[in-house]
Amino acid sequence: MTPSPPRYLQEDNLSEECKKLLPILPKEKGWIGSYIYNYQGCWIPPRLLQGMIACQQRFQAEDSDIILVTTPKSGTTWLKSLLFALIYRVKHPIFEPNHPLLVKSPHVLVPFLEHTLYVDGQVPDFSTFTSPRLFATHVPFASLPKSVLDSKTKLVYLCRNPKDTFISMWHFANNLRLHHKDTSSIHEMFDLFCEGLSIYGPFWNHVLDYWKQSIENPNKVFFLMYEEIKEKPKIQLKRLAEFLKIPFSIEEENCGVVDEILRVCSFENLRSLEVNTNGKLSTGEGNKAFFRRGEIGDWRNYFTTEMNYKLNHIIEEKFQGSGLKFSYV
Ligand SMILES: Nc1ncnc2c1ncn2[C@@H]1O[C@H](COP(=O)(O)OS(=O)(=O)O)[C@@H](OP(=O)(O)O)[C@H]1O
Repeated sequence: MTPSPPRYLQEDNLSEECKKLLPILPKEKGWIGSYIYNYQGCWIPPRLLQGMIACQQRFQAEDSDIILVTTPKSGTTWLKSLLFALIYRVKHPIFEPNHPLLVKSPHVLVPFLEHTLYVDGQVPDFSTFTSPRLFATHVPFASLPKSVLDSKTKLVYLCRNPKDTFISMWHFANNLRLHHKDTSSIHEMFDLFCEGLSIYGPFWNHVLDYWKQSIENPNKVFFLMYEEIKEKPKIQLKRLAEFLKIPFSIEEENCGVVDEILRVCSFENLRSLEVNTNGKLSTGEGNKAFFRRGEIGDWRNYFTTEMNYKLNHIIEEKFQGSGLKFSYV
């Protein structure tokens, strides 16, 4: 049976406000069938646009909130798990045999604002959230709700080298594609990615805006790279804890709390859990779709010399002078 695309990519039953807005926005064909629209400089499918606007209008950030921001496929699921384990380690000690991460998807434990909480006109029930509240979003900096900027809410931004991000997105899209997987589709999708046409793209604008904010406002925005966490997980987790003002104590370090958080959140462990093997999200995706290879450099298995040349050129052009350097590209 042909699987349906996840709910957030379907275009039916949009709000009247969204239906009125769409015809005046620039529109392009998306990777997975539905159209993407350009709103505030960002390419986004209609249902997520509706969620993003609702979130802009209604979300009231609190000073203690922590929001994880990512471009899709840059390791969101991993950092959701690490943040959850880190922030709630008193309420949920990591050595607990029934730790929430062992029985629930990281996407359930750390919901996306626009994908989940504000999707389809929903009114989120925040009474069930523990303080500090932990959310995630893919929304670009320029489109964040005003209350996030006006409050002391902290933003943790994760990015991944664009080549691996693209390959991960391409696999994810192929899993969701309704019709066919033809061999040329990687080239079609690559050209779209290079033109900035990917969900929440252009990729470079998304990354650069948060990068600049992390330099201008280092107490508010913490910028992390997937590759850095892979290379030095312990150091990066401790830096993150310090940024959030919940550093590990010497006792915790001696008891192996840092190592255990990293073990529980490791690709191998999370992927093998029943919930992430056979469970499904309410949006329709199987949880296993979020755990593919979890490695650096998989792009080398797919990129042609031409693709590599083209993306290197774009990276050089877009990021020059910013001080941001990608590794393994
Ligand atoms: N624990 C852990 N460690 C390392 N890597 C991990 C982990 N969990 C998920 N992944 C890899 O992250 C990729 C999925 O990206 P996201 O989680 O950002 O997807 S999403 O934006 O939330 O849809 C996807 O990357 P690829 O394997 O390269 O496709 C996942 O395999």
